[in-house]
This record gives sequence, C-alpha cells and structure tokens, in this order.
Amino acid sequence: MTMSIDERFNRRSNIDHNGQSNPLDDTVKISYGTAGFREKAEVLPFVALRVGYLAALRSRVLNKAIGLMITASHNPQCDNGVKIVDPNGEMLASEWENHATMLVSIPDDELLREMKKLEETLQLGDAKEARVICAVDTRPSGQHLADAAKAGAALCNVDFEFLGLLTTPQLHYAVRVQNDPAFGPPGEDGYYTKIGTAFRQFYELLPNKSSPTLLMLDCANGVGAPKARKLFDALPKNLMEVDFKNEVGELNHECGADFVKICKQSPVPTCIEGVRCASLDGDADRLVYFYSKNSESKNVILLDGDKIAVLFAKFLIEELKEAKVFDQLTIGIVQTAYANGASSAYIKNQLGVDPIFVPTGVKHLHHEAMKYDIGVYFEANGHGTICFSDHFKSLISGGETSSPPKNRLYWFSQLINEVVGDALADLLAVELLLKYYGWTVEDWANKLYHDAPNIQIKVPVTDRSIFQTTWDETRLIAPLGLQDKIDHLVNELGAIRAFARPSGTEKTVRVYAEAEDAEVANKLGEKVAEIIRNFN
Ligand SMILES: CC(=O)N[C@H]1[C@@H](OP(=O)(O)O)O[C@H](CO)[C@@H](O)[C@@H]1O
Ligand SMILES: [Mg+2]
Repeated sequence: MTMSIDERFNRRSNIDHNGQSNPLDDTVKISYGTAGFREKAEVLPFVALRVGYLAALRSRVLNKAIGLMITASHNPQCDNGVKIVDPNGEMLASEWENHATMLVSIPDDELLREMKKLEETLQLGDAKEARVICAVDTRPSGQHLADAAKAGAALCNVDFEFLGLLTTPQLHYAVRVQNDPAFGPPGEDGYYTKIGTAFRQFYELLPNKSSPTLLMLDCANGVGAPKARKLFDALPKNLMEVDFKNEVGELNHECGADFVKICKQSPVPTCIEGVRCASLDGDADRLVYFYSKNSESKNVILLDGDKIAVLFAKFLIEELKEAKVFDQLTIGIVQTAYANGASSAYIKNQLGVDPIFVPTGVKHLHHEAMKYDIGVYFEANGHGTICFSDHFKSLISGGETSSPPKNRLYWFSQLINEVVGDALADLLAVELLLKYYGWTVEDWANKLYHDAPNIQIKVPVTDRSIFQTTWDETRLIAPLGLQDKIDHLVNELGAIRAFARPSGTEKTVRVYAEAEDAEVANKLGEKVAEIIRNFN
C-alpha cells in the first residue's frame, strides 16, 4: 500500500479552509457519538480525512456504496460533524464506530501504521461497487471537510462522489438506492418522485379532499428550505399551502426543531395565532409541529416526535384492523427516556402496544424497530420513521407485484422514508393524516393525550465523561451519590421522574424532569441542573 497523506487535512493540528492552523492536543479525545463526530468545525478536517478513509475501507470490505454526511444537525452554525451511512441507508454498524474512534484518536505519526493494520485485519475484496457518496448541509465549513474526506477516500483507492447540498435523509436515500435500485428512482429528483407520487396517491384515496389550510414552515435557515421547496413544487399546486420561514440566516439560531422543542417557544419570526406551524432542524431529519394560542406570547403548544409517533401508530393499527391483517403482523413502538410519560401511557393503554425503551440515538431506535413487521420509532425531538418488513410489504400488496395496490397502507409505507427519520417525508405524512382524520392541529393536540408537564435543561460541562448512566439512561451510576440526590428531590417534590445524562453531541449534560404540575417539573429540573453544575 502506498499512501501519501494530504498534510492540510491529516494533522491533528488542522489547517482550516483559510489556511489557519488549529493545533489540537493529542490528548483531546474525540469519539463517534450519538450521531457521528461533532466538534467545532475548525478541529474537524483531520477527522473528515480519516473518516473518509474509513468509509472507503468499509465500502471495499462490503463491495457497496457507503455514505458520508457532513452536518452537525441542530448544533450551532460554527459546529460541524461527520457521520457514516451504511449500504442499506442506515446508521454505521456499531463495531465500526470503534474503528472510527480509534482512527481519529491516534497521533499523526501512528496513522499509517494503524491503517495498514486495519487493512490487514479486514478482508478487502475486488470491490467493483465500492464508492463513497458524500453530501453536506449549508454550513460554510462543509466544502472544506468534503475535500478532506475525498482525500481520505483516495487513500483507499475508492471513488468519491460528491452530491453537494442535501438533507441528511436524502443522502441516506441516495446510498440505499445506489445499492438497491428497487428501493426507488435514483438521484435527488428520484427522491422527490418517490415521495411526491406516494403523497399524491394517498391524497386520491382520502375520504375528504377539502382545500388546504396554511402551514407555516420554519426551515431553521438550513438545507431543508431549498429541498422542501423542490419537493412541494413537484406536487400539484392545490394540495399544499406553505408559508416558508427562516430560509436564509444563521443556522438554527432562535429557530428550528431543537429550539422549539427545548424552549417550547415560537421561532423568530413569531407564529400567528391559529396557524399550523412546523419546524425542521438544520439537516431536515427532525420535525416538530406547534401552534400559538396567543400571538402576544412566544409560548406555543408543542406537538413533538411522541405526538407524531402516536398519530402514525394509531393510523396504522386502525388500517391493519380494517384490512383484517392486524393479527398476522408484529408491531413495535420504540421510544427513549425522553418520551413524555403521557405518550407512553397512551401507546400502552389506548393503542394496546407496550412501548419499548432504548438509549438515545437513532441507531438504537432503528435497530429495535427492525425487529418488527411494523416498527414505529420517534425520539421526542421529532426524529423518527417507520420500518416495514418484507412480510408487511407482501401482505398489503396481496402478493401482487406488477401494479401498485390501491390502498392507503401501501402508499403510506411508500411515503415514509424507512431508512431514517426524514422531516420532509414525515411532514407530508402528518399533513395527510390530519386531512384523513379531518383534524386541525388543535384537534391533534387535544384528542389523543396531553403531555405531562416537563422540562429539559442543557447544563454546560467541561468533562462529560465523568457522568455515566445505566443502559436505559434513566439513572446515573457515576459520579457516585448524584443519583441518590436526584431520587431524593423527586420524592421530596412529589414529581414523576427526573434523570440526567451526558449528551453525545454537545458538551452538556441534559437534565429531564417530569411532574403532574408544571411548576414542580420546572423546580425539579432546575434543582437537578444545580446538582450537575455543582459537580462541574
Ligand atoms: C435529547 C435529545 O434530543 N438528544 C438528541 C441529541 O443527542 P444527545 O446525545 O442527547 O446530544 O442529538 C442526536 C442526534 O441528532 C439525537 O438523536 C438525540 O435524540
Ligand atoms: Mg438533524
């Protein structure tokens, strides 16, 4: 193997796109977190190079296309991130996360040796199909990092296809279609065709085709803005009426799905009373809805990922029962500790399905959801989708493969981007279901369940690694004694629950508290946050 490493990108003392050097101490640990590597953009060029190399290596081992998405999602504009997408469009297999962390942890002078070792251990085949497909979000640092990733893929002699600006779910789609052409038509246009067709076909099957009502869409000043426009432009004009907000400006700043979820406030500009609103995040894989009851106030009524999961699951269960196939399929609804307790109770008591809880991060939810014929998963923050098994697909198509069946279940499953949570696909699915049920956004908020009062607080910390939790993330096992204090507070205040866990994407510990009373939830959250702060 002959390798010549591009020094601009490789050194842990990175050179950024302005030619500035940003020394990084070899002791600084960077690991593959909840959704890949995320850091300040200036420390990422060497990470992008090494991850570009690893993605290429994986593509050679599997002889398949591998994706590389450069985004930091809901994080501020100055951050960026690199994450690998597996051939079927899903998150990177966890055993390879360890290779990734190892590769970015070693100093420059050990890199070549480790790369050679890795190549010897892994079986590199002929690999005619090997390639890396890369896309970026709108962050200014994206192009430089893509160049670094390209230099990394070249070290493994693998073609690097740069697709430019895409939403994260569009890149996942592109990777899946490259490896599995039957999944849908290729390219960005293919994505619009597949989703747009499913939307129109489902629309035709609606019992009531009343004219559209206005939707205000907060695009977080991100890539979702141009891509949502393209998607909606491809739909017949009379089906959607969308007022685009936050298309250009500082990414995620006082807007976007994460802001709305955490602050329960309207993004700037303030939404209009009575109007149905939705927010995307920076890379358009999260979606939340909200509305205002009073234009004077910034506070909004939030419909988060839990509400979307319940809406989707309710519809699917009803349709399966109507089609008399409910008993022939397994259905799983997957949540995390951040799911509102009222949503979990509704799923259990009204939908008759015991929700399954897994750690934070789509990789965990997706993995669990795949075990069912229909696996609905959503993080409370609005990131989620539904996985459909082959058994489901053949059952609803009645064995027919030539002409697509004329039933809502089929077109709903086509609309959902089942490889990953997709804000645009989920948005169209929500819009259709609201029409199907004849519900306003207020009906949706009130007819299912009401959220238990809750608060989420981000506590900045210098070293997240000292905070360790049980597998389900609901209890701290280190530092010792902290969980006892949290338990004591929950009891003392007569609250429902509280937990603290280190973020995998930000240098914070996230505190979550839930109570029957909003004041108690807020007080509990603040007190737990104080405990974490004092430990810092
Ligand atoms: C509570 C919360 O919303 N956490 C988010 C956030 O992870 P953290 O590890 O909590 O920072 O970003 C992840 C990636 O977008 C997302 O999957 C996850 O749900
Ligand atoms: Mg995102």
